[in-house]
Amino acid sequence: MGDIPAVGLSSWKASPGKVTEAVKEAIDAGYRHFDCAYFYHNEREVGAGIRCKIKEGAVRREDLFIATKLWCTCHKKSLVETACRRSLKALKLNYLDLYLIHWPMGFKPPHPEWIMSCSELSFCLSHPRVQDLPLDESNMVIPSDTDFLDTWEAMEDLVITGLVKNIGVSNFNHEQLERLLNKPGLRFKPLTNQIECHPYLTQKNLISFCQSRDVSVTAYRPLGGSCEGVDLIDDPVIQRIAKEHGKSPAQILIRFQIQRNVIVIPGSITPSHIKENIQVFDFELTQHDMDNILSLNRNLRLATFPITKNHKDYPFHIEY
Ligand SMILES: NC(=O)C1=CN([C@@H]2O[C@H](COP(=O)(O)OP(=O)(O)OC[C@H]3O[C@@H](n4cnc5c(N)ncnc54)[C@H](OP(=O)(O)O)[C@@H]3O)[C@@H](O)[C@H]2O)C=CC1
Ligand SMILES: O=C1CO[C@H](CO)[C@@H](O)[C@@H]1O
Repeated sequence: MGDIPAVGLSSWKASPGKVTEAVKEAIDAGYRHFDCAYFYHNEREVGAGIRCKIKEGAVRREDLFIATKLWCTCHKKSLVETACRRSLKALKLNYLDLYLIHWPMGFKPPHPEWIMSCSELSFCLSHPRVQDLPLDESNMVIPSDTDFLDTWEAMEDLVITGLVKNIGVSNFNHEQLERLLNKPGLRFKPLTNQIECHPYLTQKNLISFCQSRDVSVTAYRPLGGSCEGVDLIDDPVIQRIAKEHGKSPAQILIRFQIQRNVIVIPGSITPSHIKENIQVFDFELTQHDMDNILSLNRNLRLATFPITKNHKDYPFHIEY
């Protein structure tokens, strides 16, 4: 089991055309951890950036930590390896450092013919969303009859076959994680639980739970995301602490996670932000700063994924 570099570049919403350049910038700025997902439909462009820098000699594959995620339509055991190989093919890699179950919920899989044709990458990329979010007449997601414990067995097989070095989960609540950790015959523990986390959703309980079980936590949306009317960067407490340290608000939000031993994956396609977001190892927040930031918590969840609320494994019906 390997360690995850503390700061990674995430690629959600990084549109094809922009993300390759962002990855190249990031490698030059010192990033070694990249967070991807099949669902983001830009693995091919992330892979192009990585390959370019390896070819240039700026970095070696073994210095990088590349993570991607299994989408919910591929939870059936027989689909997990196909999905993983599809991501590897898009990224043009022969192994992943980390493969995550993106959500604990399985969705109705696409038609078998479609899955087969996914080896045709161009087809797959031109038909992204409809098949990813199968909806019923009320526009709610159609579940599969899968159980994430079975999906996990297929994830473990990927470690055995060498396609992935580590496996983990994302968006699991503490009961789901506990159930996974207590699974009879568990071969590999999840390396991390990737969850939404920022000062308005501090996740104190879930982080203590994960860390007490030796499962690391990775914070997504650490800057509060790019939309939905929430502006953490403008929060007066964050602004004040930033001024006091001569740092930017984003750097405070990132450093806050690092000091809680939480891995953090800010998203950016802007070169100056990419550089800024990794320059967070030359200062330290005081305990008073940390307490002030923690006191901003309002349990405000941005990624609620409302079309999945009726799913048996919807993770956010319980407090943490
Ligand atoms: N596992 C899961 O289910 C989920 C995972 N994620 C992951 O987490 C990642 C991060 O989440 P995301 O929603 O992008 O949210 P973030 O909190 O990382 O915010 C990204 C936004 O902040 C802006 N930004 C980045 N750096 C700075 C800076 N230094 N100063 C000012 N603005 C800045 C970016 O704009 P710009 O590009 O111009 O810098 C972008 O608009 C995703 O990319 C994804 O990989 C997200 C949601 C769910
Ligand atoms: O990774 C992701 C990006 O954000 C989406 C919308 O909240 C999520 O559904 C998805 O899991």
